[in-house]
Amino acid sequence: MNAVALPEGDSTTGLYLDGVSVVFDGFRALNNLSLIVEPGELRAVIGPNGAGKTTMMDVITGKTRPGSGIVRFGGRDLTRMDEAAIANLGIGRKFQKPTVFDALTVFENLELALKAPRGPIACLRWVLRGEARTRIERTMAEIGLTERAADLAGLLSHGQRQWLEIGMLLMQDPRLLLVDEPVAGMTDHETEQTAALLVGIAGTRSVVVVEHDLEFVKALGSRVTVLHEGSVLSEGSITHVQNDPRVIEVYLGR
Ligand SMILES: Nc1ncnc2c1ncn2[C@@H]1O[C@H](COP(=O)(O)OP(=O)(O)OP(=O)(O)O)[C@@H](O)[C@H]1O
Repeated sequence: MNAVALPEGDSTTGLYLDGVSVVFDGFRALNNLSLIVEPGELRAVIGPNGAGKTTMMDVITGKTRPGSGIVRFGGRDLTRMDEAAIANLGIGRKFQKPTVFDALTVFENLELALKAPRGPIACLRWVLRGEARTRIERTMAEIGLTERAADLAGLLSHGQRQWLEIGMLLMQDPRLLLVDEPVAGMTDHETEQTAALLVGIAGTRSVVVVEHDLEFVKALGSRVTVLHEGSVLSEGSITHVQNDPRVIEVYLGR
């Protein structure tokens, strides 16, 4: 019955894309894209401008509907769900530009994220049981901002604001975190710390990071997927993809 050739892997766990295509006015932004990210896996996605990285994220979060193909998370068909339902499933996305509230403290930003949708009754229970504070404190430690708890977000460095936003997503207890160019504009030290943060976050959640900075991608030490013209050009360790002649030709050798 199913004519689509499935890649190796389990479509009932993790993130599962098979034969996904998106066409904008006759232009194929995604072209038969297949990708599997296991539960708890950290995956870096790289590729030249226009390769389809953002469109891939948009398809996963339900912002863009694919014209064809399978998109599943934990076995659920994401193409049948709207953006809110996909977010409720535990898929969080961090855009490049942080959207933290500058006039609130680090603690208050995290508290606000806890109260945001994702089951109001569940959130209320947290607060009533007094577990909210513990949860916020755990997240502040994870993102390295414990010392800044009472400081306004507006006083944080660019890198710290990015971590705070990641922390706000963690408050939602995501099962999959999509992170778009997290280290653009960061210092080298902040970049290293961000790699360590994302490595720490993965393990209990899947994390997909789109990034152009190859030093950062190396520091992640994860499997790397190279997109080109809307499909996977190469996949493997950073060493594998860096030595792939096709990757050198279309991306690295520019
Ligand atoms: N809404 C749209 N309408 C028409 N074309 C679009 C639309 N969104 C994306 N595209 C085109 O689809 C292609 C893929 O874009 P996409 O933003 O996914 O690439 P990308 O890999 O994220 O690139 P970058 O590294 O520059 O962010 C591009 O050529 C882009 O111009």
